[in-house]
Amino acid sequence: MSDAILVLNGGSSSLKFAVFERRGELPPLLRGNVSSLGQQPRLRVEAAAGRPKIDRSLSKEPIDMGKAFAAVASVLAESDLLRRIDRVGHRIVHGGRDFTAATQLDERTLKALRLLEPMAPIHQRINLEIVALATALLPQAVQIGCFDTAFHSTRPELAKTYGLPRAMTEAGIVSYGFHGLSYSHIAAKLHDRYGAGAGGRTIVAHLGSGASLCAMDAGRSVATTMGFSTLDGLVMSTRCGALDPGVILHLLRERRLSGEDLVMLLYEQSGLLGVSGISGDMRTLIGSEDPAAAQAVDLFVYRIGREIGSLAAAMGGLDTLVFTAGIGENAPLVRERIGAAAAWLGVGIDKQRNRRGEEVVSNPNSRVDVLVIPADEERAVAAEMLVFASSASQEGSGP
Ligand SMILES: Nc1ncnc2c1ncn2[C@@H]1O[C@H](COP(=O)(O)OP(=O)(O)O)[C@@H](O)[C@H]1O
Ligand SMILES: CC(=O)OP(=O)(O)O
Ligand SMILES: [Mg+2]
Repeated sequence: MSDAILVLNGGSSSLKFAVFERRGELPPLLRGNVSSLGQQPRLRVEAAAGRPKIDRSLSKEPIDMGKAFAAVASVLAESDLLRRIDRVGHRIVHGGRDFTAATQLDERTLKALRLLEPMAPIHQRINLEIVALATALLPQAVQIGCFDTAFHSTRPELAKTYGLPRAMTEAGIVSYGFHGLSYSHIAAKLHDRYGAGAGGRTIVAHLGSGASLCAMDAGRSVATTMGFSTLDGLVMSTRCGALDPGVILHLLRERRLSGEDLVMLLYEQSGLLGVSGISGDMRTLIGSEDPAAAQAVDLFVYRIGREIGSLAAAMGGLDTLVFTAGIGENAPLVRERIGAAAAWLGVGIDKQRNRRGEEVVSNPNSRVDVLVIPADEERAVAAEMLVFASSASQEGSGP
């Protein structure tokens, strides 16, 4: 029986996976992740079909994506699901201008996606490596890519354009935006909750290892903090966020850093890790008494507060604020502080609800609904795959 979809989501600090039945509501069959790849990786698998949950350390040392994939492959092999999977969906971080919907991954499309590696250096190569590993594990399955950038392709041209010469814009040096699969899942949840208006003028704060904000009007992206690459916007775990381009010129010309040095500095040694000098993991920083850890958390919150103002301005106001992803879901202190920074927009957080991690954390006087909604990029990928399968079967050409 071939009736299941495997979804693989390689992030900057994790490999998440889920298996769904391939029908309507996408019933989940198995789900888990390998987290903290760059620190002390753990494997977690949710309990399913009479099987107990797994939560164990994989190593005391960082591991690469190949090892994380091997751990997931052995969980799949131990379940009876491997033989049921005939489609594998991949979260691919960069789809560039050409990939704005689920796409079958074959030699031609993979070649085009490889060209985008320099724009997402700590993701795209690894995403494509996962495609190769999944193809080796399930050679009969169709591999399908779903793109983080796609959700933002509907933004107005102004929101995508940089103040660069027109020829550069025409050559594709524009803002693409990322975390779109997470945002599309949140948009679906807001649609369930509020109907067609989807919460009105909404800012979603996807705060994970990578972090960004998305301004959505009635569930559609109108602006976002990441841009051409996954470096822009917020201060992240190891990425710098928005930076005066003059700093890059200075580093190139005066300090003589090479392109590779800059990639390492800006993507892997900056952000919470660089500012604190201690860790890029928010849990560690919150638990630390070192003033440098506190400063890194302060900067994280300060920049989010400023960007919320900018995105609210792009929409002319704010009706709903949503927190999601690792930090957004699990760090009440960070939510409370961001709420305080956005109080001038009418945001009021109920401390008790927030500490308990309820779905609605705003207080009754808040003009803005404040929600915590778990990220589920895997479900967003699976949902796009269903649309892909039905449009392919209508054309009579697809799998
Ligand atoms: N209880 C917690 N308190 C604070 N931060 C947390 C907590 N749990 C997870 N995180 C943060 O979430 C981040 C991982 O988020 P996640 O969305 O899974 O990342 P990614 O998908 O980018 O790999 C970790 O870097 C960690 O800092
Ligand atoms: C785009 C991005 O930064 O993804 P992640 O947060 O999963 O690393
Ligand atoms: Mg992520």
